[in-house]
Amino acid sequence: MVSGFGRVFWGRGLGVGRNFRLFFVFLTFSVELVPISHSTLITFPVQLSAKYGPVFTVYFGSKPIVVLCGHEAVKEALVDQAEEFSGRAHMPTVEKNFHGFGVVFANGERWRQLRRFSLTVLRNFGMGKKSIEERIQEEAQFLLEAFRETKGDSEIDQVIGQSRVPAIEDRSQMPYTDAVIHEIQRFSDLIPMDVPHIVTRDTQFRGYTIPQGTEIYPILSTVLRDPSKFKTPESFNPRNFLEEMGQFRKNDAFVPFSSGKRICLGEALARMELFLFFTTILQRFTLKPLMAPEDIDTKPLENGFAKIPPFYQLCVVPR
Ligand code: HEM
Repeated sequence: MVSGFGRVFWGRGLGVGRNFRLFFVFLTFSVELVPISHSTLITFPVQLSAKYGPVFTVYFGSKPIVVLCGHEAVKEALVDQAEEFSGRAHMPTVEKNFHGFGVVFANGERWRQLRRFSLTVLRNFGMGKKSIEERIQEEAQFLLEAFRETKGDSEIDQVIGQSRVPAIEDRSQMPYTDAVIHEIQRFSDLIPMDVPHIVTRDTQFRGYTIPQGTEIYPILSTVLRDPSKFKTPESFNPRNFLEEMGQFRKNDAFVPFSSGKRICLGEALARMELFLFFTTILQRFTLKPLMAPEDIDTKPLENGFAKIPPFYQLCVVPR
């Protein structure tokens, strides 16, 4: 995958025929060789996008990959042409274990059935005797036992207090906490290049024909940092999700779970867990860094398929 980014062809602005297939012939004359390492894997498409625009093609060996950058291009593909862009790319590194089974790597009718089945199971699980919310609340309480006792941040104190465990319906009354959690997910940008897709049929996109089976990389990172959608895309700022008067503001460029037909199947569960764990911990503890917050290095340890956050040391002070 890394060496795959080596040969780069493209040019929206090159003025060649607007047919994807023609590019390969013509563009062998305009090859760029770009050395990259795993630490520059994500900055690489960002740099190319600055030069060639939001949609371009790179070659992984001899395989063309269409890269989509920024909110508009990703939304046009994954949402407006959801069916066409809903295929999953063949990934040799995981194929050995999955053999095309499982929702994430399946395609066609098998994927449709597995996805429907998994969603039903998750929903039924939520409606069971002991709901998902109760299970997460219980887990969060176990987590607390690892630390132990007392108070938290003002919104948590006002809405939840100290006498009961946080519940998911508290979220709508806690816009600041909700904004902080959204900003953590936006800023940490866990899966920067999404899980690769393919187009399920010959597809017309922005005037180009993308042949069936072509791999598509929606660069979620560039959506989560799209300057046209966020006030301060490069810095951590919960105000990215708040109105002037402090109400929570939805943003359709918030895509850590991707979007369209392949959107993360566990989104609702993951968001519930994040809210309940986060509020349960802050209800009981104040988390203090061991150095000035501006000196904390947030650069990920690994920056490839997933961004692995660095290790932090912090003080967990009972409230
Ligand atoms: C913060 C946590 C999570 C993040 C950031 C995340 C993110 C993602 C992303 C980016 C994708 C790829 C979507 C695409 O192909 O465009 C995905 C797919 C998927 N996720 Fe998650 N995920 C999270 C948690 C979970 C959990 C808890 C579950 C299980 C309950 C889950 C199950 C899945 C499945 C089954 C798919 C494949 C969907 C498909 O191909 O149709 N995820 N996730």
